[in-house]
Amino acid sequence: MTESLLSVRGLTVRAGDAALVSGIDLDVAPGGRVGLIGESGSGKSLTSLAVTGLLPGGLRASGSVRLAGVETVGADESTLRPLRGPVAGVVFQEPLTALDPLMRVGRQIAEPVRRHLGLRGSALDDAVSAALAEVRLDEPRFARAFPHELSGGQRQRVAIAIALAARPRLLIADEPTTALDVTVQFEVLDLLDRLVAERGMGLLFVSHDLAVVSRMTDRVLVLQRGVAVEQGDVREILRAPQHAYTRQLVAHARELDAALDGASGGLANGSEGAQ
Ligand SMILES: Nc1ncnc2c1ncn2[C@@H]1O[C@H](COP(=O)(O)OP(=O)(O)OP(=O)(O)O)[C@@H](O)[C@H]1O
Repeated sequence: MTESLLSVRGLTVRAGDAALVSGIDLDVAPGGRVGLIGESGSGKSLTSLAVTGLLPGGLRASGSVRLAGVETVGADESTLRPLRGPVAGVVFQEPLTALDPLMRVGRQIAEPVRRHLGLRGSALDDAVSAALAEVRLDEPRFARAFPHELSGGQRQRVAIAIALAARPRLLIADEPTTALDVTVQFEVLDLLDRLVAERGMGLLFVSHDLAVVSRMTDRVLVLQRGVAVEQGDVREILRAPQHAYTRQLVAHARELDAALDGASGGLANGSEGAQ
């Protein structure tokens, strides 16, 4: 069996005595793609934040999370910092949270490239241009722009370029297209799909949208109120959901699919379903 890039065992997240996430087990192999799905408040974000030790203050993780073999539960910043970037890059729902409003885009991409890859001078400039071209922002004006001068989709492309700058082996994407309008969602999902495939990265993809998850991932874990009620091959789960909650999610996604385009059961092949 391929060694896990990410191995989560019995992950529990508590606020005081209340368990917000309970006993999660999941694995992402190198190059593997796993989706976390569930309705709002089901614990998807807390699960993904716990992986890189980014839980908000007041919340406590227990269990085990091994990222490239390193335990992150209970780890201190000096252990976690080297993992963020080269091992796991993170893209959040709202690109502005990842961007500095006062810094030009080119400099924001240059910073992690310099820090993690050690590039300087013209080699650094070339790497920034290449990073922007990779997310299809190759006009020179983009490097000089401030975040507020870009559209939401362009900002998310910049956030992706920053997350990928350190060449992570795992990309954690938490609702990366939810804040974007539908056409732009497609472009950004296509981009993520292509970059993850080209670089052979593992992907942990968080979404409340089953069609989007089925398009982006191979395996899925279904969360309800912080508990994994089902997990397995995404197409198998779409074809024959076992748990009542998953059946409900699949039924809702199919209704939406039908209402949007009246089309031919596109969920299983993802791209039609995501419309
Ligand atoms: N800092 C916190 N303190 C206390 N409870 C929290 C905190 N952050 C989140 N929660 C609670 O934990 C539960 C899981 O939250 P989480 O953000 O993981 O949900 P989610 O599935 O990602 O939802 P959404 O799709 O709306 O982002 C929710 O009930 C939420 O209210």
